[in-house]
Amino acid sequence: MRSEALLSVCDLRIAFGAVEAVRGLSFDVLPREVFAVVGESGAGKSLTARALLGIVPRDATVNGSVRLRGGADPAAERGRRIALVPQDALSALSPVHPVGDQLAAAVRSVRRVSRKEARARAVAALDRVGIPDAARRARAYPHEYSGGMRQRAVIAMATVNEPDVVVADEPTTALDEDRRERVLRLLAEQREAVGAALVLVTHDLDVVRDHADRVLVMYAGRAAELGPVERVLGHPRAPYTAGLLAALPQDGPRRRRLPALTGTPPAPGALGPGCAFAPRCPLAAAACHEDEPEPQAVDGRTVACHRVADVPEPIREFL
Ligand SMILES: Nc1ncnc2c1ncn2[C@@H]1O[C@H](COP(=O)(O)OP(=O)(O)OP(=O)(O)O)[C@@H](O)[C@H]1O
Repeated sequence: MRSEALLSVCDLRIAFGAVEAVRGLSFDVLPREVFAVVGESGAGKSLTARALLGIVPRDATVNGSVRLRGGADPAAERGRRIALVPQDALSALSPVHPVGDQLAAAVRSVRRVSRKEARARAVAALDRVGIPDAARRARAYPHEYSGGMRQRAVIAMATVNEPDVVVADEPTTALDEDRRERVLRLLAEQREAVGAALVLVTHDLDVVRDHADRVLVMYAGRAAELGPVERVLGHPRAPYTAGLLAALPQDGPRRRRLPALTGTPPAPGALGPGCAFAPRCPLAAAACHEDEPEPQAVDGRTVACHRVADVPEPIREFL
């Protein structure tokens, strides 16, 4: 664990019976950074994001460790030092209580403050996310809010206790481009306002490029590549990252030279002994089908690929 890390994940494994869906992830989240987790559907992003808060499916077995700075178990600090903006914003709000009461209850669940103080913090959080006339709106129920306001209220809920880390699990999946940008801007503003780090789960590389400082590229439950966004997306060294970039809509001459990713990721129960990406990888050699590559430090980032030393820079030209 880096000494300044707010959150440290070490060899995280999440299994359902004999099938591992997250297979040995290690990374740190640093103060005030936006740390993106990206990958195709089924890569294990949501399982990982939720495990950061100690939330795991009942039938899962978890190994490895997730610790907050100082060694605290995040499950014990959920809502206080670490908070979640879930995929489905509505599920975060109860339909039967006014929004302000829900925020005030969230405050009182982690702080010994008077009802009045909790209420004031709730209204301040709603005001901070741009709910107009927050004191009055705090008395309204979620169904009296517009969709956009509910989204704001959920972000207020996650930030009301000024956590160190906010985990946002695909917060913009169902939104059109305009609202997606607004939510991401709001998350960025709130992160700034409360001084938190943001872990942003997404399958959208444009979101990563525009909003994140570092990125973890996941494939089949493992880290394919991890490092600063400008390096990883600017000069990918893992063939999988390059393939993901190639699959983006073409908008420039460089991208046009790249083949898009073909095939689909393997199901967690159907992995061979080698690199999980080998069957789709244009660079795969014999070793890639035999042994799973370990992450190694290369060119300012971490890459798990047997061929990384043989890949000319930039990989884009090679593929
Ligand atoms: N409760 C469960 N029981 C069995 N398998 C599960 C369970 N939850 C998740 N999985 C499996 O674990 C793998 C990773 O799931 P996860 O939801 O983390 O993927 P993801 O990368 O977030 O995908 P998406 O982008 O579609 O949300 C998937 O193959 C999924 O089928």
